[in-house]
Amino acid sequence: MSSTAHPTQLVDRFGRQITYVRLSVTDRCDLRCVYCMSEDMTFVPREQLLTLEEIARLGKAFVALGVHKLRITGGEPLVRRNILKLFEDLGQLEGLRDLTVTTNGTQLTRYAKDLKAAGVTRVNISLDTLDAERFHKLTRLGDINKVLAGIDAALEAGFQRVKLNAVVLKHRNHDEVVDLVNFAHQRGMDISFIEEMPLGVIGDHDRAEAYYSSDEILRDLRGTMALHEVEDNTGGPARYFRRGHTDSRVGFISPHSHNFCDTCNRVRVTAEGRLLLCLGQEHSMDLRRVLRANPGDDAKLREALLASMALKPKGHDFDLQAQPVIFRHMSATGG
Ligand SMILES: Nc1nc2c(ncn2[C@@H]2O[C@H](COP(=O)(O)OP(=O)(O)OP(=O)(O)O)[C@@H](O)[C@H]2O)c(=O)[nH]1
Ligand SMILES: C[S@@+](CC[C@H](N)C(=O)[O-])C[C@H]1O[C@@H](n2cnc3c(N)ncnc32)[C@H](O)[C@@H]1O
Ligand code: SF4
Ligand code: SF4
Repeated sequence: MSSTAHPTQLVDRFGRQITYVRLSVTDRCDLRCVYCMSEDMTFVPREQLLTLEEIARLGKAFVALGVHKLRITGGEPLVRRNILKLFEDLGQLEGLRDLTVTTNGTQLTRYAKDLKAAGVTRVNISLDTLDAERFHKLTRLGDINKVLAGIDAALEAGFQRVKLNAVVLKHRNHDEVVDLVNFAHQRGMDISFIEEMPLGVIGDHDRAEAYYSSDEILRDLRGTMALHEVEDNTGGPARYFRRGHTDSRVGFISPHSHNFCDTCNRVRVTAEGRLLLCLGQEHSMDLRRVLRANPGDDAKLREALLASMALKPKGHDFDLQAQPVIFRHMSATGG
């Protein structure tokens, strides 16, 4: 029997193999970042969320189809009750090379050690500013000291890598890029800068006005440090630059200025079990229905995952002037 009759890997119509899945475990969060959420969010009722067992079942099915990197995200993944159990289950999966989490860091003093013990390899922590007042404004209610303590806890726990993520907004934090890089590199962390994406209606924040491109950031950084581009690939969308002769890196996630859709290797699942084939499009499949209609029958789940590859679009159509292009908030999409 030919391999096309019984495909064992997830390959889309454009020949891109899916090896990376982002699983959102909640759309809730203890912060309200201005670019991510509106102030008065309505969250998904708890009974509509996938259970942790269902998420683990999905993770297992993806890994059996050649996925080797899982990233747990949200919302804030570490506010979901009993979340450690999920990490422990996923950490056991044979064939999984990278079990990762993206977090705002507020709960890491409580969880860092246990995440490491469960098999988490790398942690990405979001931090857009080093200034307490600015942090409070950008997150609408956050205390930066909790996040700084969380970063220390993650560094002490001994993960392969801890990375910072910063969304850069003109006139809000663009003047801090050098300080953020120095903060990260002094502690042995990489840092990635993210261009804001037009996901969801978020109130009075003007995305077009706040746009600050990766090239502008790179120019600002090169005023004070040597950075040269390297081919490093974490399986994620960032382009990396190495600082001088050190191992410290700066990454750029630039959906607007350096579109990376041609080499897309990922899909994501929302907390309700909707498989989104692209962050910037609406193409999706209801995996919760498949999971619940076929308890204990992973063959059907596998068929559905393979069939979903026909739905994956070529790329996004982000346009910062036409706000919003996608009505889902980033927190509901799974970062
Ligand atoms: N447009 C687009 N942006 C993405 C995609 N995946 C991740 N991003 C953006 O990159 C941000 C940071 O992603 P992370 O959660 O740190 O994951 P990652 O970049 O894969 O992390 P590494 O494993 O460290 O490479 C996300 O919050 C998104 O803003 C994608 O498929 N498309
Ligand atoms: C949605 S959050 C989920 C995980 C966790 N709560 C956190 O903040 O790291 C994942 C990442 O998405 C980024 N993000 C949120 N909204 C965004 C937007 N509109 N454009 C670009 N990145 C965004 C955040 O800065 C964060 O690094
Ligand atoms: S970016 Fe993360 S921390 Fe900020 S509101 Fe969104 S989900 Fe919460
Ligand atoms: S925007 Fe869509 S196609 Fe482009 S990299 Fe992200 S998920 Fe892949």
